[in-house]
Amino acid sequence: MAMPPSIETQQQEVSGEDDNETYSFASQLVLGTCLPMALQTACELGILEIIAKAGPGAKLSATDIAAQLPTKSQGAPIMVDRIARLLASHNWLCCSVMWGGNLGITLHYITSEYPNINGINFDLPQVIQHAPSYSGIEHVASDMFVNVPHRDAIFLKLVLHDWSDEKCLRLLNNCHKAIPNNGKVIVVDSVVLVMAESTPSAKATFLLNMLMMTQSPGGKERKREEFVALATKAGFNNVKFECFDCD
Ligand SMILES: C[S@@+](CC[C@H](N)C(=O)[O-])C[C@H]1O[C@@H](n2cnc3c(N)ncnc32)[C@H](O)[C@@H]1O
Repeated sequence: MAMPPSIETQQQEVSGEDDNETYSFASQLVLGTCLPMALQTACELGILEIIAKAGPGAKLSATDIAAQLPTKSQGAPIMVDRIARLLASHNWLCCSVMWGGNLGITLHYITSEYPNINGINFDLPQVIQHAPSYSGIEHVASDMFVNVPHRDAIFLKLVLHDWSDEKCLRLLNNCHKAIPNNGKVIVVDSVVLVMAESTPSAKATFLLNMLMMTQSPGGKERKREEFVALATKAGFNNVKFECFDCD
């Protein structure tokens, strides 16, 4: 008779499964509170009624919906778009809406793996003062919107999504000035899908997008073309999407 798999075997099987899917599910657990908040907001604003009133098969853009809300905020269509994508990715909204440095830990992982890299960990003074020292890493305290230290490559992980397009442009301009002609700016952020798919990674991105909307004024996850537009405006001419860790 076959024995049930031991705990170790089960763990190996789980960790051997698709790590990205596991990561996406974990993100959904962490960010899960955004979903009921988005639903409540949609109900309180009457977004669902507006869609229902338009009738079956109606094609409403986020701008069409926002125009029927009492608010006059210019950002309303984008917020409606983000709420609708999240609800649609959970099949709660079946609609035809058209979608219009910290402490140096990450850098430490990189320099531990590649000791030939000398890294600068760059953040605000109030953060840098708590950063532990690591060999091969210099901590520099400054404001990235004022200037960025000159280096061959600049790594921005979960930074752009905190900021509006205007701020990102200022930062990317500073990065462009800070690297040589063959230098690189490596951005690690989520990419929002054009359609509201219901895959675990799409759900995790829509949840994160919702979190940014509530926690970081102007901050947002971006679509591919939005990244390209920002990078191009900042003077970069060779934009590549290299790795899709959560697909
Ligand atoms: C979301 S965290 C990302 C941290 C790190 N890249 C990571 O992935 O763990 C954003 C970081 O940007 C820093 N930051 C915010 N405004 C800044 C500024 N004006 N200049 C430099 N760093 C800034 C924050 O202190 C924070 O550590």
